[in-house]
Formats: sequence, structure tokens, C-alpha cells
Amino acid sequence: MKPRLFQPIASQLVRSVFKWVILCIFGFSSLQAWLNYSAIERNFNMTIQDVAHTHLPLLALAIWDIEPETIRKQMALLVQNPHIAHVQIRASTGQQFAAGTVIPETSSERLLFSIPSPAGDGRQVGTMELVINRAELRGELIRSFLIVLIEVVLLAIFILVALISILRRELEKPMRQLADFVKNLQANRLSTRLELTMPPGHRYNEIDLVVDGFRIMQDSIQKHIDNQDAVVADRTRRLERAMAKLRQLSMTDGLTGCYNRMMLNERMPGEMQRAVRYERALALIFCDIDFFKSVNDLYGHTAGDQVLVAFAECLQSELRADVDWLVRYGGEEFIVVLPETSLTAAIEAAERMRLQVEQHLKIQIADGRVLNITASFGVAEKAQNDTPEMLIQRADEWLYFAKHHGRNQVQPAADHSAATIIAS
Ligand SMILES: Nc1nc2c(ncn2[C@@H]2O[C@H](COP(=O)(O)OP(=O)(O)OP(=O)(O)O)[C@@H](O)[C@H]2O)c(=O)[nH]1
Repeated sequence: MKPRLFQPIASQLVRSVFKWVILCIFGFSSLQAWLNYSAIERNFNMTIQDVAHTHLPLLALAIWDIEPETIRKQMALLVQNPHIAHVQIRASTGQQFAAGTVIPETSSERLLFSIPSPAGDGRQVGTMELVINRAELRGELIRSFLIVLIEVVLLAIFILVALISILRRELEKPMRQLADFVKNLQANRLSTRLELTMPPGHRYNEIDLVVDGFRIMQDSIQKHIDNQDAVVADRTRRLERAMAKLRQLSMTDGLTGCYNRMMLNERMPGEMQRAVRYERALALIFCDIDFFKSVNDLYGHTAGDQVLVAFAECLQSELRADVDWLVRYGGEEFIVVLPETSLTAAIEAAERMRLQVEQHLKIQIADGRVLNITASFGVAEKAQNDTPEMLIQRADEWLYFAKHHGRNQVQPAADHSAATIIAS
């Protein structure tokens, strides 16, 4: 993601406020300056009028008495006032007097006063023209405007500095803490609580609302994750059970519960290798129920299934637990694998199985009759360089031999003589 230019919220706010402050300073200073200007000008005019009217009676007397010296003194006093630049008196006798700086006719503001007769007969003894010193007025206005401006600017600076520090403390710092917390939050540490360090005297505000909202969200996500974890754990358990069952089903025969042929193919090479590696014997019994087809034909397929289950149980009862293993090879054919077992011991075991079947495998048929079952057994011991197929093949041949020599028997017989016969 393209990095974006970061601008602290406090500085953005301060910048916006600053624009308004400048505008306010300008407006407020202008207003204040205008008010000051009105007041100063009013004062100025009143001062001029006062000064003029104070001097007029004395000037009238001096003109009346024709005392030019007094007239000039009075005029000198008048121009001492900083607001008056020039005084000109025209007596009705034709005499003219002037004092102060010489001002061009056009650019100056002039006030004309008539000088009344001291006799009080309503006539005038002359006129007095005052040229006003506006530079003084302007200077006063500029001074007062500058004072107002400085006051307002200082006030604005003070307010802005206070605002910046408040915004930093109350807004920027907590927001940065919040952002850092969110940035560093990790999925496996979702329950870590968000704690902001707030300034003393802090009151509950929008930032606290955000913090509270964030905590609620954290809790709800955590709860959701916990629920999902529980769901996943439950599903994993069920899946494992299903897989175990599936594996069990894939390894075993559904009717008898014995291992199936697939399992034989899978396990047999390992069994053979172990026997070779540790130089141990390994024997295999191939057994088959006698005349099983006629059981099906005479008593039905269900009875046949019953016989198969009972036969497997009979064989199982003669096996060494966790050592020998029984496989339903197909139909009514079973294979028993006997690790660490010699041919003689395997023949003995097969004989025990045969006896067990002959003596105990009796199936009660629906019509009350009891069905006697027998089985034939072919035994072989692993020879050097045997493959699983070769060993099975040899046991099958002995089974065939047993079938064709009367059934219900174990071949080779216990004295091994038959083994020699078949081998030859
Ligand atoms: N009930 C039942 N019968 C099966 C099953 N699998 C195979 N069979 C039957 O087993 C019978 C096997 O018969 P055969 O191979 O002729 O063997 P047999 O009748 O036992 O004769 P011998 O082996 O020579 O003694 C056939 O009729 C198959 O239909 C099964 O799962 N259940």
C-alpha cells in the first residue's frame, strides 16, 4: 500500500482554527480601529472647537483695541496646539496675521471662525482660519490600531498555544496510543486489554466511547474465535473418529470383523521382512469351510453368514492375542498368520482350530436342526527368499491337498510326511 502523508489531527484542527483566528483578528481589529477612529476624530474636532472658542474673545478684544502684539501672542498660543498647523486672522480693518507652518491651499483642511465684536452688537471684527494638522490625528489612529492589533494577536497566540496543548493532551496522545495498540494487536493476543493513559481530570468522552466499543469488539471476536475453536475441535474429533472407523472398515471384513485381503497385502510384506531381519520363523494357515456351498444352498444365505461369523470366532479363540492375526481371504476362505511360529507349531495350532470347529461349530437352523461344520487347513512355513504370494500359494496347495484327501484335516499332517510328498 502506498504510504500516505500523515498529518496529526491536532495540527489539522489548529490550522483550521488558525485561519478563523486570522479572519477574526482582521475583522475585530478593523472594527476596533473604526470605532477608535470615530472617537478620536470626534475628540479632535471638539478639542479644536474648544481651543478656538477659548481664544476668540481675547482675539476680538485685541483686534478691537488694535493690539497686533496681543493678536500674535494669541496666535502663537493657538499653533502650540499639536492639532493646529496654521492660523490666519483677517481683521475687518484689512490687517492680516498668520502663524504656524505654511500649508498648501488645496491639501489641508481648514476651519473658518468669525471673530465677534466685543461690544456685543452682533457685528464681527474679523475672521480666523485654522488649518488642521491631520498628521497628528493619523499618528494617533495608527498607534491605537497597532495597540489593538498587538493585543488581539497576543490573545490569539495565547489561545492557540492553549488549544494546541489541550488537543495534544486530550486528543492526539490518546489517539496515538489507540492507533499503536491496534497496530500491534495480534490474533493470538486478542484478549489484551486496551488501556489509555488519560490526563488528570479527564472526563468520559468520545475517545472513551471508541475504547469501549473496541473492547466490546475484542470480546465478541474472542468469543467468536473460541466458538470456532470449539467447533473445529469438535469437528476434528468427529473426523478423527470417522477416519478411524473408515480405516477400520477399510482394513476389516464387514461380516466377520477379521482383517480383509487388502490388510493382508499391506501387512504381509512387513511381517516377512521382520522374520528375515530377526531370523525368526513365520507360518501361515490357509483354511476353508467344508461344503460351505451346500450350507448356503440348503439353509439359505443368512445361515451361511452365521456360519462364517461363528467360524471366524472359532479360529480367533485359538489365536495368540496381539501376535497371530486372522484374515478373511475371500468367501469362506480364511488365512491365519502366525509370526515367530515354526511349521510344527503352526500345524499344532491348525489342528487345535480344526478340533475347535469340529467340536463347537454347530449352527441351530430355523427348523430346529443343528448343523455340524468342519473345515480343512493347509499350513506352510516361510522359506528363504519367499514372497508373501509364494507362502500363501504353498499353504493353498496344502489346503487343496487336504480337501482332496477327505477334508476336515490339517495338511501337512503332524508327522510332516505329507509335506515331503507335496514338495516332491
Ligand atoms: N453366505 C455366504 N456365502 C458366501 C459368502 N462368500 C462366498 N459364499 C459362498 O461360498 C460358497 C463357496 O463354495 P465353494 O467354493 O464351491 O466351496 P465349498 O462348497 O465350501 O466346497 P469345498 O470348499 O470344496 O468344501 C459359494 O456358494 C459362495 O456363494 C458370504 O459372504 N456369505
